[in-house]
Amino acid sequence: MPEESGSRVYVPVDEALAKILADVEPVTAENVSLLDAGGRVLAADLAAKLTQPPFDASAMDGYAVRVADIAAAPARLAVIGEAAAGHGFAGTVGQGQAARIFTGAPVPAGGDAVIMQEAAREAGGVVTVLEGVPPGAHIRRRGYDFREGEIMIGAGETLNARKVMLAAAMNHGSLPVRRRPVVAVLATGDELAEPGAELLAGQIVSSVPAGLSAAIAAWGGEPSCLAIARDTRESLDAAISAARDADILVTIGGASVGAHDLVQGALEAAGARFEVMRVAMRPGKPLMSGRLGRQRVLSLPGNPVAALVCARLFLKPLLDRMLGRASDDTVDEAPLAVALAANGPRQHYMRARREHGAVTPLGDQDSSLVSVFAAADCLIVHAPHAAALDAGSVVPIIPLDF
Ligand SMILES: Nc1nc2c(c(=O)[nH]1)N[C@H]1C(S)=C(S)[C@@H](COP(=O)(O)OP(=O)(O)OC[C@H]3O[C@@H](n4cnc5c(N)ncnc54)[C@H](O)[C@@H]3O)O[C@H]1N2
Ligand code: MOO
Repeated sequence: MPEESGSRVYVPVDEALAKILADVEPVTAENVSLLDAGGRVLAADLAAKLTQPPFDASAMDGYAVRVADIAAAPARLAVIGEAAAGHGFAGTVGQGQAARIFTGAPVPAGGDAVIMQEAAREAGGVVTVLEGVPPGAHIRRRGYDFREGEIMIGAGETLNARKVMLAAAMNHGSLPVRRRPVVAVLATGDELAEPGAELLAGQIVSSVPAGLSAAIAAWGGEPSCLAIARDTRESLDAAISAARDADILVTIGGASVGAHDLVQGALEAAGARFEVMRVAMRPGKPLMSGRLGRQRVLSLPGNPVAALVCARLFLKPLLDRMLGRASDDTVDEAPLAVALAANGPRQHYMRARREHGAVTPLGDQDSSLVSVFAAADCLIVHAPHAAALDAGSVVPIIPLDF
């Protein structure tokens, strides 16, 4: 149920998220070289193009033998040839015979086990095998890892280093992945200066776009930072128009009720329709979300912590949908190291740290404090109207891994 406060209606977080994720289609696919595939999301099921290993291969340096010949070890066998990796032995190991073999080499016909060289002595073309082994010893059978046609990585899986290596072993040189959704990042406000600039009186540094861009990249999107828009309709109109090709437009600031908060009006004049306005959360209450044609629009509050907490809660799952992957459910839980006071009507995302298995909210929860946010390693999720909690109570937490 939406929560009312004065004339304002606050949408619960879950409801806001459901609206933001409604009818989101995955972006198109593109092919990338295996060397550029790390971190990308696979767009189609990937079948092995070959059987691995493609032949019975030796797992050791030693001798390919017939098990029957060495049942009563020690046994003396004539060494009739050599098989090395990349250079098999074309002959057949017959009764009373062995072939010298090296790790990775195809096991020659007739051989049904490999003896490690440490368990054999060779002299004058004869090898003495000191102990018996079972059939198949030290042989990696054809198809031991996977078989041609087997789907080994599914659409929607993120290609980490291990999966890229698997795709390479499956003999793919390039992979179909989802295009990275382009996220235009638009900071708004007359008070803002770019990081590194000389500040004029009354100015502050625009810190959010840099943090947001890093987060967007980590979440699989392609950030595209626009120049800071000023608090005029002309400036906002120009910026909104410059962002029109982006999959998502994220605005920062100017979303609240102040006379200079022009973002909503400018977006609506451009044709945007908002489905979410004001969410029952803290920080992040002034969040707005909607669509501008095909584009998704997310208007984040200007306070830096509110902006990034909202991005984590709403932009990350939106990117996951566009990338065609399931959002990982990263809500964890931990016991409180201290007591928590009862909560008000908004879901509170408290900056906190985990130590020795217990979680402690950091001292000052003001949503402007980037230093506190940087020092936190998780958010405690304190439900709306939750009663006071004693130390030791288990609370849900969202790890801050970006
Ligand atoms: N009368 C009311 N005032 C405010 C309310 C309210 O409900 N009634 N809500 C407060 C809350 S909560 C928040 S959050 C802010 C959000 O307001 P806006 O989204 O309009 O953001 P601004 O007013 O533009 O900025 C807020 C704050 O953040 C600083 N800021 C803005 N952009 C950046 C940036 N890119 N990098 C760093 N810092 C930024 C800005 O200078 C302000 O200090 O509204 C409250 N007020
Ligand atoms: O989102 Mo505001 O704190 O709730 O800063």
